[in-house]
Amino acid sequence: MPTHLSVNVNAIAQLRNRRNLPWPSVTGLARIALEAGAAGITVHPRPDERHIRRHDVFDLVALLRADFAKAEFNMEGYPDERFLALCEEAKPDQVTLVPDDPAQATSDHGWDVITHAALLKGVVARLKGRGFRVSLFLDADPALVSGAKATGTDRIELYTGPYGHAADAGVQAAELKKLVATTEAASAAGLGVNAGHDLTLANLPQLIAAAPAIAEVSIGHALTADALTYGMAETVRLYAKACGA
Ligand SMILES: CC(=O)[C@@H](O)[C@H](O)COP(=O)(O)O
Ligand SMILES: NCC(=O)COP(=O)(O)O
Repeated sequence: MPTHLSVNVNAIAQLRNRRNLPWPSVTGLARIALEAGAAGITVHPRPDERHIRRHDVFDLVALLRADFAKAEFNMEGYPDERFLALCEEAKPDQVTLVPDDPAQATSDHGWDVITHAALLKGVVARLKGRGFRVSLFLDADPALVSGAKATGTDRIELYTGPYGHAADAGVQAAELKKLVATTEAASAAGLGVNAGHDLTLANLPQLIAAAPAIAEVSIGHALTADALTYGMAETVRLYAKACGA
């Protein structure tokens, strides 16, 4: 099975939110991503709505359900009552539970599955009872897999930040080893494996080759940056033409 690409549209929403204007369009760019072959869309609606706003969640669900029946909607977040109620209303295909503090700039660690075992068991059961697949954001450490399995989760999402932003090749190779070992331990335990954070065109092929069992990667920051890079020349041509060139 090829690894599915879920496009995270947080960064597109963050750019839109600079002004009180409807562009760039989150649903418009999600449509382009899905038409280009993305298997799904990911959002991480944070409590301060710095990027994804409540209406984006419902606009994206409407788009997916109307025009992309096979594509999946993945919602990431900390499982407080606000987030859980939003999931229950939006009905995503997958919910990824992330241990983020509301003030956090971005996700930077996975769950302590032992300390938070009771919380996670309750939330996983609640979400699975609604028919959603559940995934737990986890650091790359095979020792964490049995605790994750005990929560009842369907999948884990490997936190790939330390691999993705490693500046040193030796450090990156060591991080890759941990990701592979955790993927293998999770697969052996019957858990599905997703991965995400700071994945790029440069570091993705090596990860997929080393851990082909990864079912899904969610990518936002680098993919959005690359979309600007690859789209800039054509856009400038269009604006130059509009200037009469
Ligand atoms: C859970 C995760 O890995 C994150 O990558 C997250 O979805 C990104 O959030 P921000 O876009 O707010 O940095
Ligand atoms: N779950 C990771 C994700 O959705 C996107 O992370 P990033 O590519 O924005 O770092």
